[in-house]
Amino acid sequence: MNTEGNVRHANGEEKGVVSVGIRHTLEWHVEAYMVPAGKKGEFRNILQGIAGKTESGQLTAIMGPSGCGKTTLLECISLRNRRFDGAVHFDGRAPGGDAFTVSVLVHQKELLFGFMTPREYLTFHGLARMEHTHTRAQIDQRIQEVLSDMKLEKCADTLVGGTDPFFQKKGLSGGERKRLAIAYEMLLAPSMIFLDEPSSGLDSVMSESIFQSLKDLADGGRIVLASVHCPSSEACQLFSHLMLLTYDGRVAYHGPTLQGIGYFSALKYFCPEHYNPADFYLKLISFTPGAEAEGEVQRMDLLNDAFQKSDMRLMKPLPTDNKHRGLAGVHGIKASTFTFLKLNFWRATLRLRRDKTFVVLWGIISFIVGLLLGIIYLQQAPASWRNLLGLLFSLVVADIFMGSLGVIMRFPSEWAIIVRECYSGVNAVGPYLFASFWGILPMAYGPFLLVTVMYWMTGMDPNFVAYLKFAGIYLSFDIACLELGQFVSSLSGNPMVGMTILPAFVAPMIMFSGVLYQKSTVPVWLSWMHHVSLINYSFSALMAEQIHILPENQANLLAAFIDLNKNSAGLNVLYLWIMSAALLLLTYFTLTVRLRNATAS
Ligand SMILES: Nc1ncnc2c1ncn2[C@@H]1O[C@H](COP(=O)(O)OP(=O)(O)OP(=O)(O)O)[C@@H](O)[C@H]1O
Repeated sequence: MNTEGNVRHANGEEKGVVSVGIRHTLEWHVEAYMVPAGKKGEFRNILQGIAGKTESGQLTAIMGPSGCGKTTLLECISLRNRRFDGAVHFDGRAPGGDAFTVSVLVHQKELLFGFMTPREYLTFHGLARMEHTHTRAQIDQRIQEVLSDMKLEKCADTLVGGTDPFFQKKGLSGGERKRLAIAYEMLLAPSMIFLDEPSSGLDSVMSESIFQSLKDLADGGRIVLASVHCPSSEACQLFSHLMLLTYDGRVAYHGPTLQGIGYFSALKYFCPEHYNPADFYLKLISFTPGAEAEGEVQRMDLLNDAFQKSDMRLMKPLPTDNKHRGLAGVHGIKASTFTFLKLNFWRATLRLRRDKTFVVLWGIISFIVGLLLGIIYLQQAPASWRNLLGLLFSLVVADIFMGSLGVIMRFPSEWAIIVRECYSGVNAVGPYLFASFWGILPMAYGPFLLVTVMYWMTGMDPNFVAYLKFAGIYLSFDIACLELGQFVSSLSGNPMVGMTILPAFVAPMIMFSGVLYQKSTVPVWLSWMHHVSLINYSFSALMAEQIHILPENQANLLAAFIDLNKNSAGLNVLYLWIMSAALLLLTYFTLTVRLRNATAS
């Protein structure tokens, strides 16, 4: 295991240097953690006076039945969750913001982009975390070391695949996915590693190999704490220390793994011979199904009392200082905006390149819609004002749904990953948003195809410059639709919510397009809606460009009917761009607020 000492953090301060060889200590006392208890205004305490200590070189397992509070405790100790009463001390003092640069938390559920390979993942994280302090050659070398340490070399160039809703190709195995989730957190060789159920969903052989990797990390001089459910007896022996939580969130044991069986024997709880100690512990600290509640609570009381009186207990738990509550955020190292932009753009391009099905399907759908319009209005656009009106209106209505829906399906599914990246300091909202917009821009080839097919089939102005202008207006509108999609999806992390609320934005834009009603009859307090309708601006601009293909009397009639200024194309396009910029800013604002309120779990 490589434990290089030259990995510096963003501030370049000495304390940010990974100090392998120096022994660190981590001590915690979670006195209380309150959660809503169901009834309004009522709370229950799920972690009761949990004090513990660990140091470099120790691999500690936090064990307990489901729902006892393992994840919450791990989040509190790692300070990713700071809503508890108590204290956490690193090397004998309350940590500052640098706590987040020397520690990592690997979540139970790994969230990964299926279209990337482990090497690409590590490159993204490596460049974001280290580019400002290391050369590319050093970063590549570190990536190679991590791939080797986490036994990912043989699948380094295999696509992750799996659970990405848009990229469900078979890829890495469950164990390899877990290893990857640990690997990219290891790039900076953190001194403290917290892992929430790193073996969940894996068979015993896979779990053991993950635990062996954790032991290697601890042997390399790190503090490693992992919540585990019930490891095999072989895996159990890999942990140097255990913390057992009873089902009601109290400590039943905290000490060396080897002394656990002897400790409980002294309390007259004997582990049968040839029995997995983890199973024995888990039965002892769990609520036995069907058993009398009173008896179970008494056992938990007894276990907790015995522990509090034992030599195992820290003689003096940390006094509750709640200093962690003053920590501003959990953001880690920050690269430059340019690095973030470059990386996000690279990743967006990778997605496009790998997601060929989506790219091709998008082109086919756009072609079919263009063809349908072409067939319905075959060389008929100049024939009557009704045709031109119907054609252009159908065109913009079709695109507002196509453009925004395409984004809504995709954007929210990425958000959970982006939140975690922002919390680890390897991404930022602005560059992500900007790059994801430019990354999706090549998809404008779809609308371009649509408008080209429809334009030449329906008999619009055959002048090539007129065609280019028309296509340009349409693409400006399409970009505004993408921005609308991004804004709507930024309101929720769930694509279904996005799709449900989209009509609340699109329907008024259609209603207030200025085409389907007499403007003077609209109540004054609603008349502003006209000015935020993308349909209004795009339809007016497209119509102003093409109305001259109608016979003059019909053109005048139509212009009067829809209240059109024939010279307003340029102004309407300008409004479209202003609307796009406003939507982009709103999206940025919404995502920033949501990031601030999110937790990284
Ligand atoms: N924000 C919350 N609101 C209400 N209850 C909560 C909240 N957070 C945690 N809990 C409750 O606290 C308890 C502990 O949750 P936690 O996820 O920490 O348990 P766990 O031991 O990690 O469970 P598992 O092993 O099943 O993952 C659970 O009963 C859970 O329902």
